[in-house]
Amino acid sequence: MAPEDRVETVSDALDALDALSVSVEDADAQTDAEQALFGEPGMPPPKEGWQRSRVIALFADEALAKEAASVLALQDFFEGCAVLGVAPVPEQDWVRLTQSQFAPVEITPEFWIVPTWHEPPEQAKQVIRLDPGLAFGTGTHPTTRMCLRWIARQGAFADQRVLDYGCGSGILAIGAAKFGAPDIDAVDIDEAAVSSTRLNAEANGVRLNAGLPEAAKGGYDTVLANILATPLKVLAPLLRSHVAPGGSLVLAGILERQADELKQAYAPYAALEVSDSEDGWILMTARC
Ligand SMILES: C[S@@+](CC[C@H](N)C(=O)[O-])C[C@H]1O[C@@H](n2cnc3c(N)ncnc32)[C@H](O)[C@@H]1O
Repeated sequence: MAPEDRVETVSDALDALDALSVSVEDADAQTDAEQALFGEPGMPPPKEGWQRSRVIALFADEALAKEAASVLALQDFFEGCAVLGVAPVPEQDWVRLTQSQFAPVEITPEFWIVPTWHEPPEQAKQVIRLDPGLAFGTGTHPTTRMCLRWIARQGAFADQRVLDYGCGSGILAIGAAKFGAPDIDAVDIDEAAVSSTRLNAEANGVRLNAGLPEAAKGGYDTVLANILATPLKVLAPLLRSHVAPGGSLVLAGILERQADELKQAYAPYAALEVSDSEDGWILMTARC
C-alpha cells in the first residue's frame, strides 16, 4: 500500500527488483472512498495515483517476491507504505481465463459482438465476430457500444458513404457494413489499427477501405469518430468538412462533463447534441 506521492517510486523500485509486472489499483476500490481517475493521452495524468494505492508486483517465484518485500521495507522512501502480503499465484490456463472475460456483448437484443470462441446467441440477427487484439474496439467499452447502438437505430445505410475516423479494430465500420453501408472508409493514425481493421473486415465478410487518415476523401453521409475529447476538438473542422450536406456527425470518447466544451468547439461547424450516455460517457451527434 502506498500514498499517492510514493506510487511511482515504489513501482520503479519493484521494477528494479526484477518484478515481471507491476500494477496499481485504488486501495479503496468498491468502497465509498473509491476515486474515479480519468486521463487522456498526451495530457499530464490527473494524479500520480489514488489517495491510497495498492501496488501489485508479480515475481517469477516466491523467494524473489519475499526478498523484494524485505529490501523495500528498508528504504527511506517506503515510510508511510506497507507490505500487505506475499502470496503465490496458482497456475492457471491463462488463455482460457482471458477468453472467459470476453463474453458476447449485446448492442441491441438483435445485434451482438461475438468472440470467435463463442456461438452467437439465438436471437442475434446481426453479428460482428471480433476477438480482443492490439487495436481498441471489442465492444466492451461504453463509447464503442453507444456508436454501434446509434448505427443499429438508423436501421439501414443503403447507398451511404460512411467514414469511421479513428477506426481501431474497425468495429464501427464493420457495424455500418453489417447494416448495409456499401461504401466505407476506415482510417486511423496507427498502422496496427489499419491492419487490424483489414483483418477484422475480412473475418466478417465485409468490404471496406482501411488506411491512414489521408485516405478519407470528400463527403460522407455518416462520419463516426470515437476518439477522445481533446483530439475531437482539434479535428472539428476536418471532421465537419467530411460530412456531406444533410449527413450525420457522430462523436464519442467524451465524458459527461466535457459536453459543453465540445458543443463550443463544434459551434462554428455543427450544432452538437447529447444523444446517448453510458457509465459517465456520452454520444454527441449533429445533422449537418
Ligand atoms: C478509442 S479508439 C476507437 C476505436 C473504435 N473506433 C471504437 O469505436 O471502438 C480511438 C482510435 O482513434 C485513433 N486516433 C487517435 N487520434 C487520431 C487522429 N488524430 N486521427 C486518426 N485516428 C486517431 C487511435 O489510434 C485509436 O485507434
